[in-house]
Amino acid sequence: MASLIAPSILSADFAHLADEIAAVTGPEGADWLHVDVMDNHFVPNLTLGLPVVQSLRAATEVPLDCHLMIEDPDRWAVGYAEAGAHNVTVHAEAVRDPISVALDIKAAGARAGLSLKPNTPLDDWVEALREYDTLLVMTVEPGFGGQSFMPEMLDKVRRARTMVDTGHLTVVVQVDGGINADTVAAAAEAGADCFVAGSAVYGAADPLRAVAALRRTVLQAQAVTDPAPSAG
Ligand SMILES: O=C(CO)[C@H](O)[C@H](O)COP(=O)(O)O
Repeated sequence: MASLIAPSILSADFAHLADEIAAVTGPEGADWLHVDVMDNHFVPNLTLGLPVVQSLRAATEVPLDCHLMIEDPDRWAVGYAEAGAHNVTVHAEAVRDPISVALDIKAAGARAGLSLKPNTPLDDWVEALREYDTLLVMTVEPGFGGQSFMPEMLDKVRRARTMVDTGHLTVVVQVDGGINADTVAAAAEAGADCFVAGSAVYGAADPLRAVAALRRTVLQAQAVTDPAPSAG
């Protein structure tokens, strides 16, 4: 299992994004930078798009993890890969041709991710997930930061972990929504590999220390549930 920490810039100060990214960059800093793209159609919120991602790509070496909460990902996903995103995640509830989109994202040089909203069953997407590199299990209803973690999503994480451990899937299991010092251990114990945290990082006095503290908690939880050495 990996123990990747991905701060979400959704909770950062958009007027000073380069500084906010620098604030979570360093040896114990962000493994991925989570970028929430919202179009005010798929979710009731509007954030940023491709031009901002292109600027972020030039501003940091931290791999960009673009989470597309948009109505037409089939049209836009490849553009984010071409803009230099490390991981491009589309929503199962919005994508029309999940296999082609995954293949196109990967052909453009990025990892392909598929996200499931809380009410979307994992079983319906296992076949499609064979073409994906990342499974994003939403632990809140997508659209806003600062919401409470939904512990009822942990069963979906456990089942995804079992599918990975038994070779049915080869994905990084990512969780997003309400991840903080109180909830991250449960997500790690359930089998998550990558942990998105917005308000818990950018709401902290020292975002870099908050990232390091989350990783320590993850490694401790993984050491209990998976005695085999964790891959950072
Ligand atoms: O996808 C998202 C919202 O749709 C955000 O990435 C997520 O909510 C992170 O923020 P927080 O850690 O504050 O919940």
